[in-house]
Amino acid sequence: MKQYLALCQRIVDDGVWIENERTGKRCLTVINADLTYDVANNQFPLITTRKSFWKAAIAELLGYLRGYDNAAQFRAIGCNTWNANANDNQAWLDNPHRKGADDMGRVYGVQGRRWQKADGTVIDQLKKIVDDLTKGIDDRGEILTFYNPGEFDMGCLRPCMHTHTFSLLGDTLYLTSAQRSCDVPLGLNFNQVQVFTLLALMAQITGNKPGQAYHKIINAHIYEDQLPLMRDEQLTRAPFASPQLIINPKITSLEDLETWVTLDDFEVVGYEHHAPIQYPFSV
Ligand SMILES: Nc1nc(=O)c2c([nH]1)NC[C@@H]1CN(c3ccc(C(=O)N[C@@H](CCC(=O)O)C(=O)O)cc3)CN21
Ligand SMILES: O=c1ccn([C@H]2C[C@H](O)[C@@H](COP(=O)(O)O)O2)c(=O)[nH]1
Repeated sequence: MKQYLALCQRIVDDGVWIENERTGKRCLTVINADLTYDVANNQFPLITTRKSFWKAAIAELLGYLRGYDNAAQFRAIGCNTWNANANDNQAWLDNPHRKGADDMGRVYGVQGRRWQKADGTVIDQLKKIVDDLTKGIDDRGEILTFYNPGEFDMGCLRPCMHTHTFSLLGDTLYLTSAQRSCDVPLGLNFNQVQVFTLLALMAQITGNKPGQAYHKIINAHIYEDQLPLMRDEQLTRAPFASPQLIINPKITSLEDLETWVTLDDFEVVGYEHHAPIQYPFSV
């Protein structure tokens, strides 16, 4: 939690105002942030200086792992975060690749589970990684990447947290996640939860122990309409200790994640937090 607040303070103190053409807003921006989450000791990096809707963040991750491409699928598992990008962005509404209401196009999970090859066949990146890690193999290329420049025009948004690299040292699993662009008040709140949970889940289903998760962010920003709430409200609050994430131990395979897992299989214990803050969202 302290590293999150330190990043927010750094943006407030040292950030540079940058015009963003896509949203038409200015962002106070810094380059490069490295966050570490202690998954081995279950220090769940949930924001405590406001109420965090962690279940929606885990639902979003579950949707990516299942290869979802439609905001209605995300809503059905308890996540509303894709409604706006799928349905309210004029450039995407005008895009001939959009297949109708709620379609997100070829983003995130589509690339992770069904990366299209030139010969028409597909690559399931996630399954290859799970199979290797289950056998104790780390070929130094256990990489799940959603970043497919050849298909950016076929999706509603380029992936932000785009590449997850898994590493095995003995039977301890590590994760390094790379993010090109980060909405620190809204998105990072979710992304921290997702990096932690992805390592915890992958360790559990491959029979390994979780180690540390490393989260590398390139462009970290606060939108101009979020700044007063962050600077004058959230940053004045004292953080509480980290809660713990409890995952149903019956989840033991990728197929479990794909078929029966719901948000009821995740529980957070010891979550003390301040009052909610509603940050403006930029489409
Ligand atoms: N500008 C922007 N910021 C983002 O963080 C973001 C995007 N766009 N587009 C794609 C996804 C969607 N994400 C989102 C979208 C909405 C919330 C959000 O509204 N969060 C609220 C309430 C969540 C809830 O009630 O479930 C929050 O207070 O955290 C968070 C992340 C993250 N990404
Ligand atoms: O997981 C996510 C997804 C998105 N974001 C934020 C980062 C930016 O504010 C926008 C994306 O805009 P681009 O113009 O494509 O950079 O969404 C996030 O923080 N986390």
